[in-house]
Amino acid sequence: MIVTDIEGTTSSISHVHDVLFPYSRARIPEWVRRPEAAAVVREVAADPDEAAAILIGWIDQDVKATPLKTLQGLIWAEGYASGELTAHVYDDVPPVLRRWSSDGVPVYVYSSGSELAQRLWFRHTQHGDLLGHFAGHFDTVSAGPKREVGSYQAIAKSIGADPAELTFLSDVAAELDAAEQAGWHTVGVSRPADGSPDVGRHRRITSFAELL
Ligand SMILES: CSCCC(=O)C(=O)COP(=O)(O)O
Ligand SMILES: [Mg+2]
Repeated sequence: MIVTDIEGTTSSISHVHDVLFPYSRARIPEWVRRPEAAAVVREVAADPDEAAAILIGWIDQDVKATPLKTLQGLIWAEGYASGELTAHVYDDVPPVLRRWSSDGVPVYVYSSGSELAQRLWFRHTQHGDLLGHFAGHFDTVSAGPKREVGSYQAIAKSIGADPAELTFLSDVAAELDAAEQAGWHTVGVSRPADGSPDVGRHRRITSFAELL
């Protein structure tokens, strides 16, 4: 069974930072006053303007804070619905997803982006709707932070899998270390277009094509 990260793994970091983050950043001052955002905004601060300043600060520092990720999912939903946003997925990913689907290999997503944001992402890619290739989704609400061993233990329990049956794909060495400590297999995805990040001593690939 496969569990994959999104940003830097299936998809480019620059798309997240140059397209998605500015889209949500520009809309936060208006969104913090919307009734559908009230619960998540209250988790940040009692005053909406104060909450907006904190949320924007988190975007600028790329803090993977759960209330920010929840709110971004809601904001991006409008962008996908209007056609303003299309998610990026590297060209080498869809053929591998199709192969795993035809071989009956279950594939899950584990990202700091909310489960809503993940579903929207794979439903609206430049390759079309890829969501059907995934068996399930995990985020920091359902599993916990990505650098903690307990998050990978929680995912294995939720899937009902032995840790040794699971392989985690990520561009971040600290995430791979945590998965490995939970007894998972790991593959470091070091994409040249994302600056070839150092994935430590984990098996290193530069394209999903190497997984076929
Ligand atoms: C669909 S998630 C959008 C990107 C995002 O907000 C994010 O934090 C991605 O983090 P990842 O854990 O996928 O590296
Ligand atoms: Mg990543």
